[in-house]
Amino acid sequence: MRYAHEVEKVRAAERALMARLPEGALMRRAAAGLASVCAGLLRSGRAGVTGPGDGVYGAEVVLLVGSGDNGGDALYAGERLARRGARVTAILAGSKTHEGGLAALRSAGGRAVEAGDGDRPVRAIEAADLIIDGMLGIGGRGGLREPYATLAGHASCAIATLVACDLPSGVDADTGVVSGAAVHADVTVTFGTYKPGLFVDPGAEHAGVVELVDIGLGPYLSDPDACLPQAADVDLWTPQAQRESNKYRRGVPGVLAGSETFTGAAVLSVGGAVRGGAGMVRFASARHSVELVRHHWPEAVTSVVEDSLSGVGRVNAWVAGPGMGTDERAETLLGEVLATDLPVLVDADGLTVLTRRRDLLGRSAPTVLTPHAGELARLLGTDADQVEARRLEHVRRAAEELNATVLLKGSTTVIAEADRPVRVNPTGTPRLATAGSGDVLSGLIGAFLAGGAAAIDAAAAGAYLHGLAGRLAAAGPEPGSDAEAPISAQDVVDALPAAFRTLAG
Ligand SMILES: NC(=O)C1=CN([C@@H]2O[C@H](COP(=O)(O)OP(=O)(O)OC[C@H]3O[C@@H](n4cnc5c(N)ncnc54)[C@H](O)[C@@H]3O)[C@@H](O)[C@H]2O)[C@@H](O)CC1
Ligand SMILES: Nc1ncnc2c1ncn2[C@@H]1O[C@H](COP(=O)(O)OP(=O)(O)O)[C@@H](O)[C@H]1O
Ligand SMILES: [K+]
Repeated sequence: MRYAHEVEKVRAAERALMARLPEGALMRRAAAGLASVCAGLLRSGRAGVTGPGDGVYGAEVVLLVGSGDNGGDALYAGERLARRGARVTAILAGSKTHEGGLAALRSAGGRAVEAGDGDRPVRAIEAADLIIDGMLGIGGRGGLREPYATLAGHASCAIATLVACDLPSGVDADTGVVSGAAVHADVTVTFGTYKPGLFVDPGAEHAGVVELVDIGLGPYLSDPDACLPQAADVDLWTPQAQRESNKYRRGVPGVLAGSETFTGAAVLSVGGAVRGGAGMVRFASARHSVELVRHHWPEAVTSVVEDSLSGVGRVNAWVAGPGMGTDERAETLLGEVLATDLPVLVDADGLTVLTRRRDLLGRSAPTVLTPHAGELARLLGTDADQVEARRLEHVRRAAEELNATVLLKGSTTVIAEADRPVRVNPTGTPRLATAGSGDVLSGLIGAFLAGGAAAIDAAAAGAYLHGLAGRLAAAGPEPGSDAEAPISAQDVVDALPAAFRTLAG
């Protein structure tokens, strides 16, 4: 698991640690880590320098230097690279410059130019092998002002490898929100702890590959605000098939989905549950959906239901909502499911019903809601643009107000439960934005809930494997290829076994 802390907690930890260290020691640690990552990039040839030598000697390095400590870090890192023979040019963009850092860079042979000094800054950026973005770190607020915005644009278009110091300038550290211009980095070297804005789009997308440099903050940091699960975590959260398993022990999810008119959602949700490792899946719906599910998934045990689930048989968890409609019948059946003391996942139409029946959420058993931004906006009485723009804030609010584990789908899927760090899903591809892929996710999480996983673990594991299956389906049989193809929701179902197999590797 990777943990992230908001700015306020980073600053508090830095203050506590700095009180025990000589002046400037922390900045020097950060700069040493940054310089070491940059040297590695130059050495590996990723930053454009080829031929004999260590890649640092003779390399053209440009520093974009802002007025705060982020600029200080960049200057001290530049000093280290200059001492190893790099030709370092600092572009001074702030209203003031970190004096110690600038003096150190000059003493190592580095040069400085003002951002407003004609075309010299642009020429330096164009000639660079590597650029360090030291304009703004955790002190950044709102959209980039000039000259930062223009420099961010030039640097993001340059052929040089662009390395962000702590955080790409223009990305909000706590939320990942980008308002206007921002640095689009290849690599971000972040200090002490990850920042939530590095996990969530658009911030995550601007950060590129993120490297964490340990500066000793660990013991001084309080509880994390967000976390990014890794394969090993997901492996722990997915119920394992034990030797002594039988189909009942592995858990039986009940899927209440589809209707006379809508059948596809039911087929896909059952598909997610079957491929999610459920020992057996019970499916309850209107006749037409039941017929189709039997056809596609003969392994599911089906029941035609009207306005009661009494004949369905025993299940360990319910998935309710995909394609079930929003009429009175749907409301009655959803009410019956939520009145049980079993874990319940509500998706799609079920969420629309909850918008008018919030009272159904007054239960003590685990409840997982899996809305996209539009569905969450309706549940919270706001609009979808607001939810999209501030995903972390809205998912946290939803978990508190709706008494549930809430998984908000979208370009970065985020999962919240009261009093816990938000889990941010690291997998996925925009190719998943295809009709029905959300239905697959609901069944997959349902299988984990039935297998006994805690609500937040089931949701996070489901999002991870679903996103990975989407990537594998889009990439096709050529491992390592960047070429992707459009996919259908059924392709995601079919790629789930391959996604599970990566966990064992
Ligand atoms: N505090 C510490 O102990 C450490 C801090 N470190 C570095 O210090 C950084 C934080 O330094 P600061 O607190 O000086 O903050 P920053 O260097 O991130 O930026 C602060 C300056 O940027 C200006 N600014 C804010 N938003 C702007 C915008 N949208 N457009 C243009 N200008 C804007 C502010 O007016 C202020 O002058 C960290 O990100 C990290 O890089 C590291 O050296 C590690 C130790
Ligand atoms: N831009 C995107 N990048 C990555 N994943 C996305 C993006 N947009 C949507 N998704 C994913 O695609 C799935 C779509 O689900 P959903 O909105 O419920 O659609 P449907 O109801 O058609 O299945 C979700 O898993 C969501 O996280
Ligand atoms: K920066």
